[in-house]
Amino acid sequence: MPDNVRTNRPAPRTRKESLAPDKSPGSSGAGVTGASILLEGVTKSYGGGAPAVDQLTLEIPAGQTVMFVGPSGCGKTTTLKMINRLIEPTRGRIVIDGEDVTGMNGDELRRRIGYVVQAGGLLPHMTVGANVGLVPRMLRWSRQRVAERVDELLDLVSLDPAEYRDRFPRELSGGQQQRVGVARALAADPPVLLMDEPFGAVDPITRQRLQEELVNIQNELHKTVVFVTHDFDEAVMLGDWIVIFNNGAQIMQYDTPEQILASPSNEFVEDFIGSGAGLMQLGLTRVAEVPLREAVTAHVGDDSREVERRLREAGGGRAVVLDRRDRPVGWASSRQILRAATVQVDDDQDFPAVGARSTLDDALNTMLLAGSTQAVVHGSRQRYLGVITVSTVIKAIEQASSRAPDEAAAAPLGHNSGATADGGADTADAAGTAARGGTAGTTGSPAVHTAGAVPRQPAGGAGDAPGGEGR
Ligand SMILES: Nc1ncnc2c1ncn2[C@@H]1O[C@H](COP(=O)(O)OP(=O)(O)OP(=O)(O)O)[C@@H](O)[C@H]1O
Repeated sequence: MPDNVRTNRPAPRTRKESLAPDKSPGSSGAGVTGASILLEGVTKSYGGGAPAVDQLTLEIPAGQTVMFVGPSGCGKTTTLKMINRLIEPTRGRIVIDGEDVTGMNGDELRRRIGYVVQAGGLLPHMTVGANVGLVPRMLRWSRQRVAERVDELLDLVSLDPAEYRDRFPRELSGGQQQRVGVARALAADPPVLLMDEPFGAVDPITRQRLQEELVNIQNELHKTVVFVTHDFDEAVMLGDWIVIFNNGAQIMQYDTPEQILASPSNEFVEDFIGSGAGLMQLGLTRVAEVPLREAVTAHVGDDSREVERRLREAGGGRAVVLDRRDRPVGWASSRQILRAATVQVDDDQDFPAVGARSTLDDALNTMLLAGSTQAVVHGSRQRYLGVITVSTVIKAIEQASSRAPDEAAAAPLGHNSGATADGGADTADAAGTAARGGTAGTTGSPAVHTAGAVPRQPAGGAGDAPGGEGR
C-alpha cells in the first residue's frame, strides 16, 4: 500500500526541493499534452478602488508548471480564476492554445480545464469513485470507460483503487482527499490544470509527499499547470517558472526558480525570497541528477537464504525489500532477512527513503535524521530506483556550486524577450521587472516579463505595463 511505503521517515520540509521536471527550455517538447495560455491585457476590477488585476499580459508555456506567488491580496487567485472564467475579466482576452476563450461558454470551458482547490473540494455525499468520475460522466462516457478511468487515476495518485474507490471523502485523510482532488481534476484529461493552494491545508510531511507526487504526475502527463501558493519554497520546488506578483497582479519577476534565486530583479523580490536564497540554490540539484548506487534487492516472499547469499557476495550491507509493484517497503540486514525462511516486511521498519525529484539537501537531511549514510530512492509511482549515499550528495553539491555561474549564463538565452510589442523596456525596468543574468529580457512589451523559454512570442500589444505604473 503506497501510504505504508511512504511511512518511511521523510526529510522534514526544508528549503526547496526542486522537484520540477526538466526545466530546460523546450524540454516539454515531446509528449506535451498541455496547452499554452495567454492572458492579454487582462484587468479585473471588483468595483471601486484599484483593480485587483491590472492590465496583465502573461504567457504560460504549454506543458510547463507556472507558479503564482506574492503577498496576500495581490491578485493571484483572481488571475487564476480568470483562466477558467470562474471570474470574468473586466477587460482583456484569454487565449488557450490559440483559441480566444474569453467569450466561450464558461461551463464548457471549465470541462476542459482541471481545477484543484484546497482540501480537494470533494463532494461529501459521493464516493471517491463518483467524485473522480464526475466530469467523464457529464461528458457522457460509458460506465465502463468511466470506471476504468477512475481506477487508472486513483492508481496514478497512489491510491489503491480497490481500497479507496468506494469510500466517502470523510473516510480519507487530508492528504488522501487532496490526491482524489488531483485525480478528479485530471479525469477528462484536460490540457490545463489550475491549482489554488491545493496543499495549503495538509501537514508539512504530507505536503511534501503530495508535491513529489505532483511532479511525478507532471513528468508523465506534461499538463500546463498554473499553481497559486503562498509558499515560495513550494514555488521553487514545483515550478518551471515563477511569477512574483505585487498588488494589482503587477509582475515583479517572471523567471525560472534558479534565475530568481540567483538574480532577484529588485528589492521586492529580494525581500520576498528572504535570506535562504543561497541554501535554496544548492537545493536545486535533484537526486535524479546524481548517479545512484545499485543495491541488493529482494521481493517480499523471496527465499531468505538466497538473498543473504547475494548480500554476502555484495560485501554485506542491506537489501532493499520491494513489494510486488517494486516499491521499497523495507531495508534489511542479513540478520533481519534470515529471521524467516522467506523475506518479510517489518511493518514498523523505518528507513531513509527519498523521491528521485527530491533535492540533495533533502536527501542529506533524510539520511542524517535516520543516522544513515545512505537512503533508498524511489521514482515515479514510488518504484525503486537505487540508493543515494552521503558522499555522492556532497560531491554533487560541490560540483553544482562550482558550476553555478556557467549555468546561469547559459540560462534560456534567446527565449527571454517575452516581447509582445515594441518598446517598453524602460517601463519594465522602472517596474523592476527586468531580470538579470541574460534570462529574462524585457526588451519588448513592458507588460510581459516572460523570462525566456517562452516557446513562441505572444501576440502583441495588448498590455501596458502592469508593473510600471504600479499602484
Ligand atoms: N469578490 C470580490 N469582491 C471584491 N473584491 C475582491 C473579491 N475577490 C477578491 N477581491 C479583492 O481583490 C484583490 C485580489 O484578491 P485575490 O483573492 O485575487 O488575491 P490573492 O493574491 O489570491 O490573495 P491571497 O493570497 O490572500 O489568497 C484583493 O484586494 C481582494 O480583497
